[in-house]
Amino acid sequence: MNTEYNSSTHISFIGVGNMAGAIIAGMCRHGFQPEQLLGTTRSPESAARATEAYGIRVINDNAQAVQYADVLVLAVKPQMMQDTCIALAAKVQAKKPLIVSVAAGISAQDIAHWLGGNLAVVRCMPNTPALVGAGMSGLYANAQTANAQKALVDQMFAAVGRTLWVDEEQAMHTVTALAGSAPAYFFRFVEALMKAGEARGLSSAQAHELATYTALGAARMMTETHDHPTQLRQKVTSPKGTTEQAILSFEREGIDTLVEHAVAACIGRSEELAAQLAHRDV
Ligand SMILES: NC(=O)C1=CN([C@@H]2O[C@H](COP(=O)(O)OP(=O)(O)OC[C@H]3O[C@@H](n4cnc5c(N)ncnc54)[C@H](OP(=O)(O)O)[C@@H]3O)[C@@H](O)[C@H]2O)C=CC1
Ligand SMILES: O=C(O)[C@@H]1CCC=N1
Repeated sequence: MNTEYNSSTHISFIGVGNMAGAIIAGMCRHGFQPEQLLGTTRSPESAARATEAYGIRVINDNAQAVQYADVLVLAVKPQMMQDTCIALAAKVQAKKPLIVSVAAGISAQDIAHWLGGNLAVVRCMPNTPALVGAGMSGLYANAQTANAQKALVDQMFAAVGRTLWVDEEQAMHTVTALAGSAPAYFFRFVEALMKAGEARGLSSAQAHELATYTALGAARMMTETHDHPTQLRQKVTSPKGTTEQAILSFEREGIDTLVEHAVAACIGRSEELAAQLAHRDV
């Protein structure tokens, strides 16, 4: 394949749900042409819904999507990956597109094997903030992937946020816990903060505005200043002031342990999926 990205590089998405939808919407807002993207879902109804939502052509014919693809993005649930890949192996071997999988847990080796073997496979763990161009994607490429192919995938995901490559595939479990799944942790924290505000008489709209824009401001300070989160926290926390009491409360309740356990549980599930779905003879 031509590894030089240009506006005629064809990118097919097998599965256009929450994650692929966020990536597609972000890509279209950041320089990719809807005409160079094609998606698939399982039914004409969901294909029509996805077309309406994301403004690209979505069909329910995976084989046609492979034929179209220079880059084939696999974005179905991990449990669907084996059957979906096996059904496409012959077409993929005929076309040899660059494979990109966003599925949690599943190894590059298994994906290549299910698709007939000897393929360049990049695993990507993106997150849904890609929808607003603020995604954070961790990436790993197998040995068959050329540097130019890595550059192409980097360009795709850099269009929807930041990218970070890891050399060891094992690290993708931790990437999932710190990027792929992590937006949900912050959303959950904001839900709790809103609930506490509402319990004290704020309207839901007031609590939402206060909590979400504070989260945005804090995130921007962490990414746009050179200060470490610890320094930023210290600047808010006046000695004997109000913040100090809140932080002391978090410490007493064991915030580090709480987060450590959540990250361990996330990694555990990613490893479990990898083991459950690993390479079965086909
Ligand atoms: N959601 C997230 O935040 C993240 C998800 N991921 C990974 O992304 C992948 C998708 O997750 P998510 O988007 O949340 O899942 P969704 O359930 O939202 O989307 C799954 C999509 O796959 C389609 N699909 C299912 N089976 C097939 C098939 N055989 N052929 C074509 N399309 C099919 C579905 O179509 P239909 O609507 O017709 O059923 C749907 O469009 C997973 O592997 C997950 O691990 C990675 C990082 C973050
Ligand atoms: O929860 C999940 O399994 C997917 C993978 C990372 C984020 N969502």
